[in-house]
Formats: sequence, C-alpha cells, structure tokens
Amino acid sequence: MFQHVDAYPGDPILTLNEDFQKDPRADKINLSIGIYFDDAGRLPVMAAVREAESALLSNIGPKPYLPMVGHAGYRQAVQALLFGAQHEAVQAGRIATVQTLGGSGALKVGADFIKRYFPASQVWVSDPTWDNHRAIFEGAGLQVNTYPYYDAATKGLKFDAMLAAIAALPAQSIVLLHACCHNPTGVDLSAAQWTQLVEVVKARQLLPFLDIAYQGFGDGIDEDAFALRALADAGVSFFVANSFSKSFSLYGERVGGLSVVCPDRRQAELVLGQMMSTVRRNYSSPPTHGALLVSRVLQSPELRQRWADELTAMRQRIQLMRQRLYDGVVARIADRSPAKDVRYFIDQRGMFSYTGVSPEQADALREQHGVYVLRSGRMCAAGLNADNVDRVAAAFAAVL
Ligand SMILES: Cc1[nH+]cc(COP(=O)(O)O)c(/C=N/[C@@H](CC(=O)O)C(=O)O)c1O
Repeated sequence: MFQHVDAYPGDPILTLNEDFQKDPRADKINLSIGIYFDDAGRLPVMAAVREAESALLSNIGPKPYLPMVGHAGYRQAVQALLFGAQHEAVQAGRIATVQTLGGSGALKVGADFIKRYFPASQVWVSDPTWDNHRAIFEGAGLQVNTYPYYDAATKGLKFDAMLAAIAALPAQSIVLLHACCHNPTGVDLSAAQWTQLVEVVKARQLLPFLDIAYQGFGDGIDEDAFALRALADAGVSFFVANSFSKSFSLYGERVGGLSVVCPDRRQAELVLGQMMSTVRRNYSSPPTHGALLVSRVLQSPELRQRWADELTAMRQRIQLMRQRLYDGVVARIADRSPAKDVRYFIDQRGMFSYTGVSPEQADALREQHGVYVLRSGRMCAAGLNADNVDRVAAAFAAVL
C-alpha cells in the first residue's frame, strides 16, 4: 500500500541532533541545534518559569479547549513584548495575534493564510536562511526564491545587493526577514540599514514576514524588536512569527505566536477571523500549559523582571563564550600563513556563527573531535561552556 512513499532523508538540524544523542563518546560537544545550554551544559529551567509553574501546579484545574486564537492573556503579552504595550498599533487594536504551536506553527499558519489571500505572491527568503523556512512555505504551495544576504568573502552582510534585489520585487511580494540573530549566519542589519529597508518595503508595497525566534539574544529584548517597531511606526502591513522556545527555554511546550499588523482595526478583525479558520483547519486550537507559563511571567512585573535579568545573563554568557573561543583559536593559529581571519566568532551575534567550514571539515570536526556543527558550517555558540570551549578551539584550529 505504501511502497511508493519516499524514504525520509532526515533533517539537516534535527536528525544531526538525534545522531548526537546516539553518539557514545563521553566528551562529545553539541553545537548543532539552536538550543541554549547553560554553563554546565544543561538545558535550563528559568527561575521565573519554575515559579510560575509551581503556582500553576498548586492550583490544578480543568483542561478545556483554548479558543482557536489561543489564550487571551498570552496574546496580549505577546503584543506587549513585540511592540511595547503603549505602541500606537497595539492601542489602536490594529494587530491581529493568534497563539501558535511555536514559531514553526506561526510560519505555517501565516503561509497558509498567504496562499489563500495572496495567491499570486511569491516568497523571498535570505540566502542562506533557516532550513525549515523554505520547507514550510513550499509546503503551503508557495513559490520560494532567495535574495542576497550573506557575503562569504567578508563573512558579513551583502546589504547593497540585498536592498537592490528587494527594491526590484513586485508589489505584495512576501519578504521573509529575520528580526534579529539571523539563523544560520549570526549576521544582522544595523538600525540604519533597517531604516533604509523599511523605506523600500513601504515604497514598493511589499509584504514583510518577520521571524523573531531569538528576541533578547542579540542586544536586548526591546533592542531586538527594532525592526518590528520601525515597520509598525512606518504604517507598513506585515506578519510576525515569534517563538518562546529559546527565550523561555520552553522548546517542548511549543509556545509561539503569529501577529499581523494591519492598517486599521477593521482589517485586523477580518485577518483574525481567517487566522482562526486557518488554525482550525490545521490543529483546531493551541495547547494550554506553555501559554499559561509565559503569560503568567510576562504579566507579573516581578516575574517579568526576573525573566529579563536571566535572559540578559544568557546573552552575556554566549558573548563571553564567543570571545573565549575566538581567543583560543587565534592563539593556536597565530603562526599560520596566510593568517586566517576568525573574527566571525565574535562579530556575528545571537546563537549562531557561520564558520565557513566546508561539509567535509564539519565531518572532520564531528568524526575526529566529537564536535557537532551543521554541515552548512553553522555553529550554535550557546552549546559552548567553560569546560568545553578550549577543546572546541583546538578542534577548529585543527580543521581550519
Ligand atoms: C529562525 C527560526 N524560526 C523558527 C524556529 C522554530 O522554533 P519553534 O521551536 O518552532 O518555536 C527556529 C528554530 N530553530 C532551531 C531548531 C529547529 O531547527 O527547529 C535551529 O535552527 O536549530 C528558528 O531558528
């Protein structure tokens, strides 16, 4: 009956992570999947989340369906976190927000909505982008193209080429943009570059789709939302997929949101209705627990502050580990000629660095040194810690 079904080749990220789990070596190091590990190499339970969870568990109640749009307090907390509670767009009620199954669910609901209401639009994603972006939008039946983004020569941004390509797109083209902490490159636009891009997007009447999965891992919670707020200030209509997997360390609870900033409240109501319909057709309604945790933390000033402080410490730990890795590699390759520039370990931001190692070098890192990075060369800096950073530096020095 199912003989014709294709064998699944595995996912470049999730399957490699499963291979890591199966690897029997005690000194293996996981820099593959975009997960934040603490300095002991553990996946943390954040203090504010632990407190919110114990409060919930001391008051266990029935488990009714959430509405298709999700938990009301959660949706309000998402808008306040992304745009600021006092933002005109929030106050005017012109943002439609639904709770989704993580950021992945937000992208899927958004893609299905776009296929239905912008059927002639094509999608443009950065070159490179998160592996699953193309899969989700193509899976919704949309044509996916790329715009120039990463400059392999400088290991930085090809901004002029990116802007020119986007400026040439037809009106209502969907432009997928990483709001901060670009995955896989760790290369972001500056505030000045975002301002230029917003002008082009507005003038060309494009339809941006922002993915913010790492808010707080770049420069800070509000700083990392600069692009969203600049677009909303400019009166642009756009989509935002957000995720709390990393910033709340709630990966398995599948907590995300899809927001659509609209010109006015009436259009936001129309959009919300069809987002509900799209959720119903995909999975009917979202899960409760993760949304209760996040809304409890974000709606308590004391817990929100504790969460923000811990997220700041997580960001700073990654930055420290980037510096330690850079210093360790430079010390080991100082006598090389020609000198190899590895500044990308400290210039790139957020969780990821695009190291430029070839697939074969990535294989050597894994097979000979037990260091797992993606075959694309992406390294998750959040997997580094005081115990393993010198071994990772030695491994990179050996293969570079
Ligand atoms: C940019 C981006 N957007 C969305 C997601 C999905 O997150 P969710 O857990 O559905 O809220 C991820 C996850 N990225 C990491 C894990 C994965 O590939 O699923 C990663 O890049 O390793 C992203 O990196």
